[in-house]
Amino acid sequence: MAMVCLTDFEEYAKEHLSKATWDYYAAGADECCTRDDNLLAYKRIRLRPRILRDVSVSDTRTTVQGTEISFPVGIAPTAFHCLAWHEGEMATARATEALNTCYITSTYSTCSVEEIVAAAPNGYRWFQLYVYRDRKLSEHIVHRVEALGYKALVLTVDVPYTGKRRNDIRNQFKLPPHLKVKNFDGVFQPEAAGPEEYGIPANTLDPSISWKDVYWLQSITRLPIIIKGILTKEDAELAVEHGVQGIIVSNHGGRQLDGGPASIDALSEIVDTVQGRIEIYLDGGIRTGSDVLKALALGAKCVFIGRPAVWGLAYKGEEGVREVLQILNDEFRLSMALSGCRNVAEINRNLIQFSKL
Ligand SMILES: Cc1cc2nc3c(=O)[nH]c(=O)nc-3n(C[C@H](O)[C@H](O)[C@H](O)COP(=O)(O)O)c2cc1C
Ligand SMILES: CCCCCCC(=O)C(=O)O
Repeated sequence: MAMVCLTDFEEYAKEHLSKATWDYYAAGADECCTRDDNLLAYKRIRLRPRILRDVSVSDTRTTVQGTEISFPVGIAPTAFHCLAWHEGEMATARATEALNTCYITSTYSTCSVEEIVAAAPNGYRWFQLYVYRDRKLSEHIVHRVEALGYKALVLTVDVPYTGKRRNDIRNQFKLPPHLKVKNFDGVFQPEAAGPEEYGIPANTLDPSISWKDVYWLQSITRLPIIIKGILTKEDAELAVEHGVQGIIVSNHGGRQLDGGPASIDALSEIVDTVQGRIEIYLDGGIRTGSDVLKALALGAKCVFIGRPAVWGLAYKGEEGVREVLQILNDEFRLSMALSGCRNVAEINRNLIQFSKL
């Protein structure tokens, strides 16, 4: 079967994954309004293409946190890759290494960070951190990933509690016993066991985290800190004031607060407030190369894909994720050329038709 676009991978994954796994990956919170709007919002944005600009040569390279990547699309942190493919996150890491882009490993990976680094030793990686009530657990993983050569910490701030995902409740979704959150295997003591969420002891993440914990994190690491889950200019300003190095504009793929904005709709106010002081990235609803172009035109330095990477894994493991990334790269290059841009530096707000927003 020829895979032509990312939705081909979605259809394949839906057909071949178990219902409970598919539902978990697809889930949005409550009525899924924000999840669905993440995609619809791109379709409301129209481009203003420029012509006769000699696009015979085009260059999709960019940099994130000072490191060059081959094109401005990386992999967002998503949990439990071994549900989609037996090699799980190791396959994802190899694919991103091959395509020379950034892979954000989830706290909830089903391969350990050591296994991931061994699988793709030359890959460019950031680590996504959830803050535990037991700060020693978080501190331990931060030191582990720093020693392993991860290049940044992505602090996810939109999960004080897990969003209400209706099908996961109906399916009583949980990680099957043969799979583990490997980074913490054996770390949760039996006495900590009680109510579970997704087969993981519940109430382990700390809902009391606040801005002062950014200072705490800075005190235990020298890695750049990127805050994931900001949707307003007020919080973007606070992030800059707290000295972080980047922001990922994100609503967690619509899995947390239902009724919040599509991430692309939240981008402009954040870009206007930050005024280039730190890098701004975005995830949520990126499915085509022209979505990438629109996000960059509105000020994102790089975007990240969540579900499409998992669909690629479900299709053919490492090869499937490579195909997903390659298709997005090809589509992005074409959209750039068709709108008169030869390189990412030429992408700017003039490409967006604001009267239609
Ligand atoms: C199945 C699944 C698991 C996720 N797990 C995590 C996670 O462990 N940590 C995190 O910060 N975000 C997690 N996210 C959110 C993603 O990082 C990202 O924000 C979202 O998937 C982007 O939207 P997209 O799927 O439309 O590309 C998860 C998303 C999905 C779909
Ligand atoms: C016990 C909390 C599990 C969260 C799992 C990963 C995640 O962020 C998701 O959206 O799913």
